[in-house]
Amino acid sequence: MKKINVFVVPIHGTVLYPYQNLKLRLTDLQFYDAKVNNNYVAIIPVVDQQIDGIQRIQRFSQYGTLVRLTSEDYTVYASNKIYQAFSFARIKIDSIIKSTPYYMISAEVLSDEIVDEQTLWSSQIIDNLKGLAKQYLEQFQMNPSPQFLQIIQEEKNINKLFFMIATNADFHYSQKLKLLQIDDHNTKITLLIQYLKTKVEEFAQTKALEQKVSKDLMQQMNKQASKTNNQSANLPGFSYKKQKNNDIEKLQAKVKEANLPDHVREIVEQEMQKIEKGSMGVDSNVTRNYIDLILQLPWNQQVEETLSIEKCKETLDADHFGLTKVKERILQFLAVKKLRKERKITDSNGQGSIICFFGPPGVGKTSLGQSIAKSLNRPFYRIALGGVSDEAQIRGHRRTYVGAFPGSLIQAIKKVKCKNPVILLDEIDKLTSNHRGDPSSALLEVLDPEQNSHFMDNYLNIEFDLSGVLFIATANQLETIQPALRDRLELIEIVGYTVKEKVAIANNYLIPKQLQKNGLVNEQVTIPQEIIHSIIKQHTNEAGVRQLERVIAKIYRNIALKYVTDQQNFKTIVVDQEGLIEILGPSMLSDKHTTPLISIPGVCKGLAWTPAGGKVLMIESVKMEGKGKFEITGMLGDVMKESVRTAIGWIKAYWPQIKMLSKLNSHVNFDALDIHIHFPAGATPKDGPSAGVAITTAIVSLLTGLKVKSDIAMTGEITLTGRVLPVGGIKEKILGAFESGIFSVIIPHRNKANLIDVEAEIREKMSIHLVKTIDQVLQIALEGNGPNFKMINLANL
Ligand SMILES: Nc1ncnc2c1ncn2[C@@H]1O[C@H](COP(=O)(O)OP(=O)(O)OP(=O)(O)O)[C@@H](O)[C@H]1O
Repeated sequence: MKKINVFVVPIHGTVLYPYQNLKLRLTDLQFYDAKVNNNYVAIIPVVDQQIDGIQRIQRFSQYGTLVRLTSEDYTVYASNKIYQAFSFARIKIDSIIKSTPYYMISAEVLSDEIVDEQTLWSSQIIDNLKGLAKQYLEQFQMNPSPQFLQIIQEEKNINKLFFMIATNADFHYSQKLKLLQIDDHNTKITLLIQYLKTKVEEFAQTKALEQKVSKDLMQQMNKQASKTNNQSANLPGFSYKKQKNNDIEKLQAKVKEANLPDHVREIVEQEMQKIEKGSMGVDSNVTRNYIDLILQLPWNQQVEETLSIEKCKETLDADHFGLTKVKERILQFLAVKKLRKERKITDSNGQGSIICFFGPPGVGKTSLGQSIAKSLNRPFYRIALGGVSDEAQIRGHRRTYVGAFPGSLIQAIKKVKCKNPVILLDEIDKLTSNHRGDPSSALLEVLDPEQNSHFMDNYLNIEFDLSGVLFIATANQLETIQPALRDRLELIEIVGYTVKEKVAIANNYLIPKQLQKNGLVNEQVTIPQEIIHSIIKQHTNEAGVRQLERVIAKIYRNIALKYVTDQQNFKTIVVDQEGLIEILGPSMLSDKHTTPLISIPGVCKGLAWTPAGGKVLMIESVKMEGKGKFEITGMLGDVMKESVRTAIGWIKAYWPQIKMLSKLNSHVNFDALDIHIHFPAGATPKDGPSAGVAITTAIVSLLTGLKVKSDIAMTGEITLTGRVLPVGGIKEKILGAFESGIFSVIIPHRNKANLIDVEAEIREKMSIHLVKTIDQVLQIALEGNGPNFKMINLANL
């Protein structure tokens, strides 16, 4: 048996089996060196105490999977990469050889190869397993691909077959873990067959119940219908049968008139026959609804597109202030589209054919989509994907389900009545997946130009051509978009607005728009510039302008009411501070210019990105006698907790130099010291690696007694060797500092290019320090002996 020492990637709530190609995201790259580890990692499930019958070591399942990284896919952050990988063997943990700051295990690589499979299993057992798997997949995966079913059917290696089925089955976590932990081939195949059988039986029972409910409902409705029928029949000149025939005739006429493709007409005629033969029960209603949907779909209708780049530019400029770069990217995208269309080029390989606007809420992502539709003269439809976790919401339910309906795409097409609308897939980053399928994969098919001309909705059950649709996606963040889906997207970032930009948007766009919406004219109301500033600074808290628009609308509604109630005595209203408070109430936000300028050792200001814009984030640390522990509070995510560990790791490693440079006389014994680090606003969750430099600075300040300058804030990720790595959201963070009255910031040198996004006027008022290493941060940020912090080992990094 081969033994291996390997780096652990813990996983939660799921199990990875061998023989899988996968994309693996590694977040611990400051600790993981692919070369040293021969590109191996161990994927080990974390098992909580409630799950019985699972062999474990500490908090881990004793069994896991050995994975080899085959190539690097792309970098999310510097220490956060996605790899192509292959899982190729089960492993059994012997012991945990390291647990901090990351886990390493010593494990035995298990060989699951079966020497002579013929002697172990009769073909009957294998056929039984394959048959059950097929039945199960057809029932639960709604539409398993025929290729996949064929692969299962033809797989000769029983071990591969076992893992393939276990991977694709939606078993309970504890069952999945058990299947991973069994070494004996007979036992594991028997258990898999047993799990599949239970699932298939459960399905049959649910189905029977559904049919019974449906039958009872049908009987009730039939009873009701014949009751109405009898009552109506007593009325002179009224015949129920006649009405039924009339309905059918009307439907037949509609079908005749409809401009349906031949294959669709055939299906409709078959369904019509069912109605003609059948009673007026539930089934008949289902069929009618189905025919209605088919008749309402625009099988051949297209609107004529006017793709003129000048017109698009005009519309985008008329609807949106600024966003020069974004508009330019949109025009480039449309220009390429126009050329490809003219030259009839279709070989897109699915790459970058869908535009995706990403950025904080309220910056105009949706309204840019609307403007694009307007300028192309195509109808616009928005599909909200936030929280969608069921594939059926995209692809529809089969008609056999009670209460089935078509998916959101077919509903959108029905609504816009043409085959080539602009469809906005809003919040594509908020899709989740569960046992009912993965909506991201369904979308993947929808967005692939090579597949979407044959899009199949489960309810409609007839292919519909979606290739004429222009899809636009929006997202607040990129990390949660499924990687394969993200590959399809042409990403266009929209960053938050400065106060000056918000004022211009309010004056030129939001005020005229809301005046008109609320039936007012300029002469009736004026909002002076200083009041617009007050609204932005004291009554809204956002990177975009959505709240600002709401506040303006609220003011106008108030004034409209005043005008309507007393038109004769109404005089032009100039909104002042008192009027503002009367309408909006007192400001709930603390004045942004009051970031406390505290300067005590252990306190440092970081810069954070939030959906509401950049914020100054105070970091506090204290020390006390103890046993070398450190505590972190303030609702931090895992990545941020790791930043704290990295900071402490670096400080301990470089302590002799830090002590010397800070001219510290007293002795610091880390083993007899507890450190507590707190991130105030403890109820707000915080995460990400970008507080690394601020955390390190706070702790160095705490231990050396040198204060951090009170008027400086910083952002940057650190590595264990003291390098400062780039981070996201630079524009928002610098604006956040500026608006909080902090005019000196430290940012990673590798973020220099992002400074171009910050308005020149603000850049000039600030001193922005670009740093490559943590000692440069300490030189700039620490008072007293801070400027001495030139560390020899970091100079060459
Ligand atoms: N640059 C701009 N110029 C004019 N109006 C703007 C601009 N940016 C945003 N708006 C307006 O702000 C409002 C909110 O914008 P929108 O709904 O498009 O935001 P969003 O980015 O899609 O937000 P979310 O992520 O929450 O969906 C809209 O009325 C929009 O017209």
